Amino acid sequence: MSNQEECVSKTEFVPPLEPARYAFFFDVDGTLAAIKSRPEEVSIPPAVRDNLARLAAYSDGALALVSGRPMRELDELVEPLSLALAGVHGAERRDGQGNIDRIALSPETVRTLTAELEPAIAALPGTQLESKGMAFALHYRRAPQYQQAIQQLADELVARFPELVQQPGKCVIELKPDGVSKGAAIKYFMKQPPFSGRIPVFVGDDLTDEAGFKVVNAMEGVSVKVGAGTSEARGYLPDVNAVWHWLELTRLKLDQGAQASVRSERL
Ligand SMILES: O=P(O)(O)OC[C@H]1O[C@H](O[C@H]2O[C@H](CO)[C@@H](O)[C@H](O)[C@H]2O)[C@H](O)[C@@H](O)[C@@H]1O
Repeated sequence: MSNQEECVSKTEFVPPLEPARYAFFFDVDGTLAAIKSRPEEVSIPPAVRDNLARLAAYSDGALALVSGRPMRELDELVEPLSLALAGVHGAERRDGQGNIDRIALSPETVRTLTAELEPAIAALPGTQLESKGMAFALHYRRAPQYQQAIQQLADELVARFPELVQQPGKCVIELKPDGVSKGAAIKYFMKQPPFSGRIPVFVGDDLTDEAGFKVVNAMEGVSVKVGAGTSEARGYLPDVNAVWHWLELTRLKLDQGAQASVRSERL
């Protein structure tokens, strides 16, 4: 059975329509934003941002972005929204009250890695280094011929820096602090208001999201994989457009429900 067939045979995702009962977690790249050839080309359309804002309001703020991107970029992508965030795969977090915490690598480690990675990546034309402070993404989307060279570089570095582990993704290998995962980030949010006591929903598309799916499944939540590929997720949406459509439908139904309750209050 191909990966695509495995996905299609998964339970179809039914939009949860009672936001008072759910806590929503969304991955960004490949889920809320279409994949582009460079990280800096990505955007989330204004209509999608509006729908996220409405869903966040209907769920009393129990909506977080859980991404490999730094929080600074996540804020820019959903501007003017200010959502709960887990950035860099959970290495930095901003909770529902706006409290921020971050895992840092030692300045010496960051200096050494930067000094080694910059020339190594420059020697592989078309590859791209994304430095995130406590993590580094080694991109090869525009130079797939260097996938093995990038893999070798990552292998060497994690062997020398035991505080780092590899996080493979779509045409990228990331070096992130050990112990950091999207699953841990979702667990953290679910212990505190406004998330606690709700059923978690997590929508994601990539390998880094699998840790989140496991945690959500263990909590009897709703895990949704976007796109083809074997996954722990129990639900499936085919692509980013389907995620946008789901958000639009959910928002429309919520708006209709809100209008109906205003009308019945007036009677
Ligand atoms: O957890 P996510 O929100 O999915 O973030 C994962 C990584 O996404 C970005 O890289 C990926 O998207 C790029 C833009 O479409 C694409 O060019 C690249 O090939 C993908 O790997 C981002 O640049 C990383 O920092 C995130 O960790």
